[in-house]
Amino acid sequence: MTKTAAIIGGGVIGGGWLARFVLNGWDVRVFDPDPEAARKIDAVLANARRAFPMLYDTALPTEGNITFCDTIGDAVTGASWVQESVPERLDMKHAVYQEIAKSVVSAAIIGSSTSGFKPSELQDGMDCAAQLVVTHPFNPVYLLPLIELVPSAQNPTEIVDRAKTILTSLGLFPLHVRKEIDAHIADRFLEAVWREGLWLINDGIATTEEIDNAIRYGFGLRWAQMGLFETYRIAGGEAGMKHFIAQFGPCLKWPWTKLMDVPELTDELVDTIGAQSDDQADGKSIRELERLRDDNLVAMMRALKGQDSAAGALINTHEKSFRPTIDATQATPVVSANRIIPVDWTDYNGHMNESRYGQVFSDAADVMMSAVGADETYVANGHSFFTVDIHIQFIKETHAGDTISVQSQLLEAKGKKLRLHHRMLAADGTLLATGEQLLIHVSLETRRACEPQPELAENLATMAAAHAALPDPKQTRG
Ligand SMILES: NC(=O)C1=CN([C@@H]2O[C@H](COP(=O)(O)OP(=O)(O)OC[C@H]3O[C@@H](n4cnc5c(N)ncnc54)[C@H](O)[C@@H]3O)[C@@H](O)[C@H]2O)C=CC1
Ligand SMILES: C[N+](C)(C)CC(=O)CC(=O)[O-]
Repeated sequence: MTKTAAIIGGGVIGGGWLARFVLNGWDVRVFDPDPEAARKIDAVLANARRAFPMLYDTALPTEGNITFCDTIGDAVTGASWVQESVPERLDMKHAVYQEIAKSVVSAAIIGSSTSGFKPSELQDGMDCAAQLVVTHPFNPVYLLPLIELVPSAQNPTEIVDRAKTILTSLGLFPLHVRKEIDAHIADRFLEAVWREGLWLINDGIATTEEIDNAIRYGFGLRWAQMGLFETYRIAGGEAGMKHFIAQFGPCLKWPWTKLMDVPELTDELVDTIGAQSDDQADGKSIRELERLRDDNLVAMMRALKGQDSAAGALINTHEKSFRPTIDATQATPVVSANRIIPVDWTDYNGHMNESRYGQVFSDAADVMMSAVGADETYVANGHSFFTVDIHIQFIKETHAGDTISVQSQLLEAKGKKLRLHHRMLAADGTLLATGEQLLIHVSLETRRACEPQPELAENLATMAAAHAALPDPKQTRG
């Protein structure tokens, strides 16, 4: 399969898809008739280039190439994935599919970003209907992993399975919507919340800001990590879900919501919402709000990554698919880190906090341990290394979004003792910091020092012999 995607429609959502593909190393061919399309795509891509790599603790694959095409046919030719993100009008989507069908290869998958149409409505009258599925994303597509993957009866299982594999390889979470319905699962849910919000404003009960506060200080945080049902299971206490339903179920029959009624979108209501939203934005531009949103999302998703939970667990799995393997026998320092500084690592001085230098060297030591066989399995089997001493020299500052790498050298591996030297470098090779670290091999059962297992001892000896030929890193600067 060629890693080439066609992006048909490069607005808010098409631009986000483009970034997701390109930053995962896919080449992208774009068609959008808007003369301003390239400028708008550049703005989305700039945000994505800043935020997406911060989710990961290792460098992403090399970026793919972007080609702007003059016709849908040119964009689609040779593409193994075609993503349609034109405006939400059925007639327009049908006209676009007719053009796609003329040039698309039979093995390609055609995904539609539609928020509401069912796949069977989109496929109606289409020549290559079996290739088209709904792949409904969430804004910003380059950060949020959910894709509602909605097939119809016309799609063979093979297409659905392949779509899942490709979406997963892009770090996305394909949620297979087994029965096609208007607005899929998530938008149905969002519409209900949106409708209640409009009523609360219409009836003068709450402002846009008060509604947003009700979400972001409370249940929004819960939903981001456990969703609705698992959260309510816990709310039922030890008696669990059935107890929760028994207690709160009857409320559903009370007139608490206006869920089925739609408020009249009068000019007055629209003006009220517009004015309240302007007040709430307090002069911040859309670009500033996007950046704030992206920084917050990165920080939250990185926190979940640390917990290996929900969206964070997905990032960990994706990261493993492109983490480089290390040859421990080479007589060169090991490139034990190659990454972007994330926003949550910076402090009030506007640079990476000193504690994170320690984290970078700690992560580098983990890579060195893995390279010699003291990996997850070794640790799970009851042995590990504990750091007993580290000396860090802070030489130059570094900032969020900067690329850094670490070169690690094994100085000594004698019995239980392991001594490492790390050099943290900027993208241009400038030395940012050094760390000399002493680790002791331990039993995780007794929590006391012990000799490494024979295979690990052998690997350590091999690396120590290879690194013995290297110059003394303490003499090397810059
Ligand atoms: N904006 C959102 O929050 C979300 C939107 N969607 C869906 O994504 C799709 C696109 O929505 P947005 O990106 O928000 O709209 P948008 O208006 O930002 O972008 C649409 C783009 O399509 C281009 N276009 C128009 N006719 C075209 C044609 N014949 N061929 C190629 N490109 C054409 C336009 O020039 C524009 O750049 C819709 O189906 C929408 O339901 C899905 C998830 C979220
Ligand atoms: C408003 N919307 C229906 C276009 C929203 C979506 O489809 C998903 C999202 O990003 O909220």
